Amino acid sequence: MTVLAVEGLRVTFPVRGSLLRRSRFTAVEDAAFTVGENEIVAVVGESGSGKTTIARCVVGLRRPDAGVMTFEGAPLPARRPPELKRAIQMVFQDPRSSLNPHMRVGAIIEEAWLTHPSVAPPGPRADAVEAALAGVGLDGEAAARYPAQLSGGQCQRVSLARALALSPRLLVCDEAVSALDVSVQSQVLRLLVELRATRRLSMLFISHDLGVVHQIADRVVVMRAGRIVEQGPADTVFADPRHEYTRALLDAALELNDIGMT
Ligand SMILES: Nc1ncnc2c1ncn2[C@@H]1O[C@H](COP(=O)(O)OP(=O)(O)OP(=O)(O)O)[C@@H](O)[C@H]1O
Repeated sequence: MTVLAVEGLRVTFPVRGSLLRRSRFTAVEDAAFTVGENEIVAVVGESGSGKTTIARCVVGLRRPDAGVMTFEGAPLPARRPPELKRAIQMVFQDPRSSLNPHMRVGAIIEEAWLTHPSVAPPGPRADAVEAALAGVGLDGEAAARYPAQLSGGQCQRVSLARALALSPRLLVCDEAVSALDVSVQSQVLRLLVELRATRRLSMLFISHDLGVVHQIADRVVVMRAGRIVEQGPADTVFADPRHEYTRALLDAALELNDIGMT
């Protein structure tokens, strides 16, 4: 089953400082791709290629200028009802700034259920928080901590626990492991793969890091300057890239790997 289908997506932004009052910059042009049930689709490309803009459209944080997005077969409305907001969750790059620094971890997770009571677990909240934390490999003691008292990797696990507490069907990860050390990155990637299997999650995984994408993606969408230049099964795109831009991205990733930068 297709969980997410994006067709003809176009996003523009006003050009700041332009003398032409209606001048707009096209960040995404005619993007089309799908994410299947239980599938991890990665969107890759250099900085500024439009990856985050697509992610923000999918979760409803930005309205596209044109295009159709459907979720489980139904068009995604511009104004999302709570049920759709719940079903499509996003995990951001910087776990520290995406968690409320004034709330303890337990309260951060409970807040998700206060916002969406339809998925609030029955029984004592403390037990449910502990189970949510255990699901991402965190000890129950983390519930009493503030985000600043946790490492970056632990904070990202809390972000994931909060998103998963809402039982989403599509998880959008925007550079979700980019801010983490390589060893912590691998742990979080393994966790995502496990969660996909145990929860039958679909994922849209935004990353500039092809090494990371290689570890996790079933399919890859390659973006350049707002347009999709190539897409296909990850193994095919990595082993036999069709587009020269994809080849250049892969070469650059290999070079970084050679000099130990990834
Ligand atoms: N709110 C905005 N106003 C104006 N321009 C924007 C806005 N958001 C993004 N852009 C521009 O749209 C283009 C695509 O940005 P986007 O953040 O989607 O790219 P990206 O591939 O995710 O890059 P990065 O990895 O650096 O975030 C960029 O040129 C960016 O400057």
